[in-house]
Amino acid sequence: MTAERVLTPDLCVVGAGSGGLSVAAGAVQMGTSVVLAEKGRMGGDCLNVGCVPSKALLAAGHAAADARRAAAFGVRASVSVDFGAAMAHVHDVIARIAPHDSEERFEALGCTVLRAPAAFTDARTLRIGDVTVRPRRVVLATGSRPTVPDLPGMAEAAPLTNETLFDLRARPDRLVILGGGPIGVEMASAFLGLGVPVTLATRGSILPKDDPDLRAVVRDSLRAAGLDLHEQAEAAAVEPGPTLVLADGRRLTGSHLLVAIGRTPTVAGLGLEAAGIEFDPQRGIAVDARLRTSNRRVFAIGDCAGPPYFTHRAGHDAGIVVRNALFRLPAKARHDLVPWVTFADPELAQVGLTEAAARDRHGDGIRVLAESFAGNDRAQAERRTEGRIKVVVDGKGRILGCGIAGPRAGELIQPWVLALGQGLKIGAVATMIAPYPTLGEIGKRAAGGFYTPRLFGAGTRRLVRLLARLG
Ligand SMILES: Cc1cc2nc3c(=O)[nH]c(=O)nc-3n(C[C@H](O)[C@H](O)[C@H](O)COP(=O)(O)OP(=O)(O)OC[C@H]3O[C@@H](n4cnc5c(N)ncnc54)[C@H](O)[C@@H]3O)c2cc1C
Ligand SMILES: NC(=O)c1ccc[n+]([C@@H]2O[C@H](COP(=O)([O-])OP(=O)(O)OC[C@H]3O[C@@H](n4cnc5c(N)ncnc54)[C@H](O)[C@@H]3O)[C@@H](O)[C@H]2O)c1
Repeated sequence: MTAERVLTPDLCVVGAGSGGLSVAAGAVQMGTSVVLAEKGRMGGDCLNVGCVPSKALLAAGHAAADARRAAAFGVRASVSVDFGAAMAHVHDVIARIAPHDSEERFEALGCTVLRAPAAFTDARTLRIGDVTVRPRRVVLATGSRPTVPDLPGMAEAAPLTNETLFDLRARPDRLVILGGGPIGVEMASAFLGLGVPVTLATRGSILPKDDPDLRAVVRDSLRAAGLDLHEQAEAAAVEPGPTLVLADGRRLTGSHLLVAIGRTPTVAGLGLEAAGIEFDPQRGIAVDARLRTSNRRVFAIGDCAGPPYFTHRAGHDAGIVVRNALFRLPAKARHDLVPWVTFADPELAQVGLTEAAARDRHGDGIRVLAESFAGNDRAQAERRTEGRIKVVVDGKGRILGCGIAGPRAGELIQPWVLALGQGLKIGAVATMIAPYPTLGEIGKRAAGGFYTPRLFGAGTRRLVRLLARLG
């Protein structure tokens, strides 16, 4: 009989996705002994069925859309899309990034990687495959799964989710998407770009978390690209076709159905009850601002601890846990500073409060500084003038939030993330020397708008005239 393998590391990380890998890499390189458990693919959702394949597919769709726009520059291109080749590109991109998240790399860094499901057997002990692990601290980073509604006919229809979408090899004749959040909108943009007819149905409006003026830019652009959009639509059933039946009787038929109505944190099978860890099956593992669970040895980060569901949030959480668990510093997560970007064509980016959220919290004393891409010379040169920026400030010029809908909004939001995080006032952006001609000038111009009423007002004119008289 072989002796049972028992490990007693400083840290056990459960889940080798965006959050778990960041904690494991940081901790092991700071001298901590780390056991890393992964029951599925190294890299988690982001690498295999999330950010990476979706952005690679969007790049293919946008390349085709750019080629179709080339005529405006006097460039004639005839566009034909090889769907199988576009999907091969997606998997090639995953393969190129995979070594960075691989078992080999983490073993080489010094982690012990166990490729098996982990579950608590009591408050201090985990069983991972045939290994018993008794660590000093545990970090749960088990991610989330797509939510599929329990509607008549849904299970029989076996719809696509993000876990199966990127396995498609043949071009769908028509893709019907249920859900108008980031996944639905991004995949509508990608498939439309690739020449696939798309129907999208969603409760309320698309991108409901975003500013209505900004989401309108994305809506107009998707409609112009041919999207058959049904907002204020509640799914009621699925019939063979597949046909999505809406509560008001509308019937939307396609060759494929993609369900993207949100995420459910992965908490099942972890033995959380045995470890005394509080959780809610829908909202995930309960944590405090320091990301501690109700078991003082255990932290939870990323999607398994509920929204917001972003890779950079999981990465931020990882840094907070390293400071708390390794250095015993009382660092707190700042989810209010987590930006988000929907990579449609054009992109929509937001950090901090939208106008509506700022009015709710600060009343009508706020100011909204808006600028259109049409007023930006670079946008004119590139013939991408759709979209706008909205910066929300308080009466003293303190930045409360910024949203941008337009080309490369995901890049343009970054100085605003820095400004908000550092508590900068609007004057810092207004006085920045922005290189000409760049799309980024739109931010400086919006910031300058804070001073326009006073700068060009009667008081300034009087002062300038007075000073002129003084010689
Ligand atoms: C289609 C799509 C596109 C996205 N695009 C973006 C984007 O552009 N930008 C962005 O910021 N975010 C994006 N996201 C969200 C992002 O993918 C997630 O927020 C991120 O992956 C969360 O990281 P995580 O570490 O919490 O979980 P995951 O990356 O999901 O990793 C969790 C890991 O834990 C493992 N695991 C679970 N239970 C156990 C167990 N009991 N034992 C061992 N292992 C276990 C799982 O197998 C998995 O590998 C996207 C998501 C989707 C679905
Ligand atoms: N670019 C990015 O950063 C990115 C990209 C994709 C996904 N993500 C993350 O993954 C999360 C999940 O994305 P998602 O798009 O699946 O979910 P979501 O929760 O963000 O949006 C789901 C949408 O579906 C609608 N909906 C829900 N139930 C419905 C029903 N029965 N009938 C009709 N409509 C219904 C909701 O009103 C909502 O608009 C996102 O919230 C985001 O955090 C991020």
